[in-house]
Amino acid sequence: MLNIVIFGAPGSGKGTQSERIVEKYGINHISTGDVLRAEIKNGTELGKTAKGYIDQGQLIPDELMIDILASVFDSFKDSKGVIFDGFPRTIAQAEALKKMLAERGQDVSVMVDLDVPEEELMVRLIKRGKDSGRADDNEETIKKRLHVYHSQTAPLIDWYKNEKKYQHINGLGTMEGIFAEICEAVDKL
Ligand SMILES: Nc1ncnc2c1ncn2[C@@H]1O[C@H](COP(=O)(O)OP(=O)(O)O)[C@@H](O)[C@H]1O
Ligand SMILES: [Mg+2]
Repeated sequence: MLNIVIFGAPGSGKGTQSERIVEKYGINHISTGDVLRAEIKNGTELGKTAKGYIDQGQLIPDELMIDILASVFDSFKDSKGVIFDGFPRTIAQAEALKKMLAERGQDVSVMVDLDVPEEELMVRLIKRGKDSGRADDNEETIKKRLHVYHSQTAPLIDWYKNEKKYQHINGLGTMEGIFAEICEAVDKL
């Protein structure tokens, strides 16, 4: 099983690259952000809870995210692997993911870190907000999300280095060029 964690700040290209990876390697995609946005759209209880956090640029509590993740993961049948997009976002979530996979006889194969400078992230997210109307892509919420990324999510870089799963990717460049770099790393596994 090929279990890829795609990692990076908001706007680093996780969603964009995940689509290509899913197509090439035939694995399943779990975007926790997409799952939550769908729940919000459908007006479910989970969606109502999630909306409060998302509108504030905050993370959803770990226990809730972990439950959602395990249930989506277990819904895949005859899976060749999964790309985790937007999860884990905290060290507690990384530990929970490791445990969840270990209980199923699996592990993370690689953590791909899309490294993009802050100025470029701002430009991309403001543009995404205009094009797609994503509610949390406004300047104020973006700033909060980048702060949350630096304080709660970036520590995962050292955590995955310690696990010997870390792969740095320069996330600045064409989408095709970045994808080629990711494939080179994945094909070496
Ligand atoms: N290599 C790239 N160069 C320029 N813009 C990009 C690149 N990759 C993604 N984008 C754009 O940046 C925005 C954020 O990308 P996305 O994949 O949604 O990031 P994430 O899922 O990490 O938040 C999107 O509008 C996307 O079209
Ligand atoms: Mg995304």
